[in-house]
Amino acid sequence: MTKQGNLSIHSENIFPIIKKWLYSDQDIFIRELISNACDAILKFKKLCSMGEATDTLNDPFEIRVTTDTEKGTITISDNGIGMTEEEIEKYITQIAFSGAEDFLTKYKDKMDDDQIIGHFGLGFYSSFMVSSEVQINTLSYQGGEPLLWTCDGGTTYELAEGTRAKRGTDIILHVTEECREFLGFYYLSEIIKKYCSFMPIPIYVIDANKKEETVDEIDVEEINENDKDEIVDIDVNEVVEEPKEKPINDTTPLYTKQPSECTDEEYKAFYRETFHDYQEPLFWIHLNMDYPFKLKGILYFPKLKNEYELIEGKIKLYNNQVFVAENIKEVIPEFLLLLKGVLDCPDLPLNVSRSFLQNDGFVKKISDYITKKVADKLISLSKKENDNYKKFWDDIAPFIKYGCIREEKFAKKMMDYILYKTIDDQHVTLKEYLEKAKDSHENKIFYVSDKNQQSQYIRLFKDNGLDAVYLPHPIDNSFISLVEGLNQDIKFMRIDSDISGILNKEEADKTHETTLSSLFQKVLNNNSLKVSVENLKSDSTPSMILVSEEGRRMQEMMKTYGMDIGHLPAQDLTLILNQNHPLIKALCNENVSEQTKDLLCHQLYDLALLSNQSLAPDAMQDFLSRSHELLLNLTA
Ligand SMILES: Nc1ncnc2c1ncn2[C@@H]1O[C@H](COP(=O)(O)OP(=O)(O)OP(=O)(O)O)[C@@H](O)[C@H]1O
Repeated sequence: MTKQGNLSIHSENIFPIIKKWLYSDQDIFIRELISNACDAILKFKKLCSMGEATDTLNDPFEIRVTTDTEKGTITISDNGIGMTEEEIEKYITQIAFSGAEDFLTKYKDKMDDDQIIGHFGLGFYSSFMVSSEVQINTLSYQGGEPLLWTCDGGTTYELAEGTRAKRGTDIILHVTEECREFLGFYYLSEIIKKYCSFMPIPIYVIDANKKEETVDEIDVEEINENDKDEIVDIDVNEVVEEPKEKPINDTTPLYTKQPSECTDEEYKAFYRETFHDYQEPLFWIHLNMDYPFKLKGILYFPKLKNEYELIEGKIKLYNNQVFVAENIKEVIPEFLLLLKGVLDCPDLPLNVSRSFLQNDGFVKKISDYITKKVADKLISLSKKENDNYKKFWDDIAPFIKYGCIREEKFAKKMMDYILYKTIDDQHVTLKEYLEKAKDSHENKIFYVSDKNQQSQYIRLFKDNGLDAVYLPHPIDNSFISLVEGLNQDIKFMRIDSDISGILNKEEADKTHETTLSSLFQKVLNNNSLKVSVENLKSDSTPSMILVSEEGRRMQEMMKTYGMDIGHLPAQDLTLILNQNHPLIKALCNENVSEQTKDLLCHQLYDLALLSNQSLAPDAMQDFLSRSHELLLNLTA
């Protein structure tokens, strides 16, 4: 039997167009063909379970992908439902392009890969992206003649008698010269792993050119003298037993199971195998939802290797165990892209286009659901495993804060569970911090942004029994603004800002304040310099600088807009002088010479500035010369 026919294609040049459109995503032909093979098997199993078909073969259901570099072919074989002549006619020659026609009219002028892939599931015909000829060798479960359909990518095909003796289908791709790399066993295996790792039917990849090793091929030279006697009895033609074949995929990935059936060890192993990350994840969330949409998956919170590491997650999206894409921010809330995980949503189309997803209300619901689940898990951890939650906190804080900044709903849910690490290394909530600080600085949260730079202030806080929290991450600036926005009553103040009012000190004797103020203003030639005389508890600090919170924030904001105003203007700084310190006492002593007072003023001001920030280049030069001069005086 040989029959020729025309494909029902109204646009003659469909194949060149397919090739052009899908150029960037050429390897999806493998996903399409293996998915079809998988569907064919699942359909047959379904028919059997409904009593509409009988499995007379009793062979294990499987998909075999064979690459043959010598023949230049890739064959995808399944023992699924197979196709009858009518089905080939209906599903392959007619149906395939019914969608293409509409599509061509609509998108003729917009050759944008992204849209095209999304709107038009190319399925079987994507095989022509890499093949000069495609054959379907099939035998339907309903019996009849085996069939061989052949098409060279033109608009005609040939139908002849096939060679299959058992139910199922082989799709034979005659790979073009330009696409020969797909014939490479390892290359092909990698693509199959990418798309089909979790497909529900075992997939075997076979290298048709790999010679089976027989004993007579073993190099006798290599055999140890002592072993020679032992091989006498061996039948030289006996095939050396191959280790048992292993499918390339995991047909029941962990996320398809019920959370109650999975152990911690299994979750960790699944993480290692899927992401090749040998650092244990901190914890995970197993998503399992049936209504109003189906969604399964596991999201892992990875451990950051160090504070400065670029956080980059990986969320793989699947549709019924078939890989669709990675890191699709329309489905997964952007901040969760910092996590690692797999999500399987059968209700999403296999060929997802970004433009489609952006406008889809259903996708928004998925994204909201995931966000809610993540918040629920964190809250439950905080309530039920508070010690662990505190232990994880430093690692997960950037995710959470980023999430709060990106999604207000998430922020509102999480606000009471955000932890702050104090200078005493305790983790407290905002509520706990404010409660403790109620008497000394109500509704004010003091924070450290740079542990080293602000060490002098930290010591001062500790000496005064005050508490501050660490907020050193670049994300913390935006996070602080967010928390202040959500809680209008509270204010974050950096530890070197307006703190003089909160220090636990006896009222200072202000009699010298005017004298000292005028002295510094005159010596430093700066009339707007603010000077405050305090009675600091610690007498090891003679002077320090306080920076206005508003002024500093303004400066930082301008910096982010590329307008660096350099050092803060004098009106934003306050020089604090500790009246208990001998150096400050010396400044009020009439017996100390004017020259020494001059030197002291300059040096005390520069030292105070230096322990807060860097000096301007000229000021630094002056400071160094003065310091050297002082050292020289010691040797005089
Ligand atoms: N290996 C196979 N065994 C049995 N039938 C098959 C096989 N491959 C394809 N078919 C039939 O051909 C039809 C067309 O396949 P094609 O891949 O073009 O589209 P699809 O799978 O229906 O949708 P999609 O465009 O999303 O892939 C299938 O629906 C199926 O009926």
